Amino acid sequence: MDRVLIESLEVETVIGVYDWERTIRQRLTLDLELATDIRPAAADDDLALTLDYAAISQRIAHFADEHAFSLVETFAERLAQALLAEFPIPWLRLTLRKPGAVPAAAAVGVRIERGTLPEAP
Ligand SMILES: Nc1nc2c(c(=O)[nH]1)N=C([C@H](O)[C@@H](O)CO)CN2
Repeated sequence: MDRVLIESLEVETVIGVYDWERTIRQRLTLDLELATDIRPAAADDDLALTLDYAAISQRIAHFADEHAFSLVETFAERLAQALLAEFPIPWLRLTLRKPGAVPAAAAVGVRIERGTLPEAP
């Protein structure tokens, strides 16, 4: 199935298991693949018939603002559930990176897939 993409989206949030991490905001970067059939939107050239990547990006920034989780796992899981509930997304792949968490690594993080990928027509 087709995908709408959001790549290298940067957000700031309170996240981490250590005491010092509860007092600062840290940057997370997100890549998302959002399954959708883009043909209706392309046929009518109509944003209302597809997934609005700008609106979804704004929602993710707001989600980061309003939560303060310990684990990147919790952030990813809860965000995925929110997006599936609030937008007509049947399936998504979410990669969440926490740059700088492990100095010897470019980034650490998680990748999850949630929802049901529809059969190709
Ligand atoms: N699997 C995980 N491991 C670790 C996490 C995490 O969220 N998931 N978090 C930390 C600390 O918060 C770390 O990022 C601080 O440098 C350690 N391991």
